[in-house]
Amino acid sequence: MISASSMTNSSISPQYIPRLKASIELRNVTKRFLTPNGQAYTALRDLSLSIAPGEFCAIVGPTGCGKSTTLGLISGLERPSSGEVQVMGQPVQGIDPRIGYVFQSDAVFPWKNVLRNVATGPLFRGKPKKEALAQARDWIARVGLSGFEDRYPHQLSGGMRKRVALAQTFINEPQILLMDEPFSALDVQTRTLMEDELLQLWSSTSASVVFVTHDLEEAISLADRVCVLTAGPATVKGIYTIDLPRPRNVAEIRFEPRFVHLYQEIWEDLRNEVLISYERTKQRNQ
Ligand SMILES: Nc1ncnc2c1ncn2[C@@H]1O[C@H](COP(=O)(O)OP(=O)(O)OP(=O)(O)O)[C@@H](O)[C@H]1O
Repeated sequence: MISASSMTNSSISPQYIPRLKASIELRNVTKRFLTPNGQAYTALRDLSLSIAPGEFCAIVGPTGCGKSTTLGLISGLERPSSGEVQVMGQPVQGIDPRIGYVFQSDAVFPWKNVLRNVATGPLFRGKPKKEALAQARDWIARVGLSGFEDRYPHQLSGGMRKRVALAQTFINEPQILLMDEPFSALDVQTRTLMEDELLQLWSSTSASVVFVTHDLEEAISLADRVCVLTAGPATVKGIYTIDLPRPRNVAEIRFEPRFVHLYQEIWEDLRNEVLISYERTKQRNQ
């Protein structure tokens, strides 16, 4: 059995994890899928991970290792084949309204303008229209889109659409935010701006964030802890505490000696898994 605490890297304070009550807990989770040819494919094996209330945890791992599957289990979109997934101390059973999502592709409604997109959650929950729209205007201002309330998604840049998606998610005050490579389709400059924006929005909430990314720099810049997954079937290879001070400036923190040190340390772990995954793919294609 591999548990998050037994895999914990030396930089974690030994008192840190036991004292915290988890808002997300995966215990010895295995997930198998049935492939089109009828065989079972094990995507996750014996994966244990515990995420504290208000914690920002980034998950990195080789391509196809099982990162999105892990989010799918927390969200309730998928069920574990064995093991247990708990959110706020309860087993996950279906979709949980306390959980918000931001994915790589824009989840905005193309037929709604910015104001209506952002107001979707409160209106859906039955909030009076006037209140919902006022709340939406407030969130639109917080993500720097005041003046664009009447625009439709196709009239916005990729970065602006991402801001709409963030406002649309944060307006629902999620207690857990699942993010699957949310900024990977953006250009480098916009991406950095959005990362800063996300940290600012998150700092005013008490949400736990699980952020999946291929980009180790992004993971270290944003997170309190970085979890490295093994080449599939994924399990936890190592967990690293990112002891960089907050608030962080994402563009500048990458030049800090401590950042570079953490990057080297984590990359050692990640590189081996990336190589294993790469070798497997090469062999399959030969
Ligand atoms: N519904 C499914 N049926 C069969 N296999 C699946 C299913 N969903 C995922 N898989 C397989 O499980 C493995 C893990 O997929 P997953 O999408 O979780 O990986 P990932 O780490 O998020 O990938 P990437 O880094 O490319 O985004 C992959 O081999 C994938 O093909």
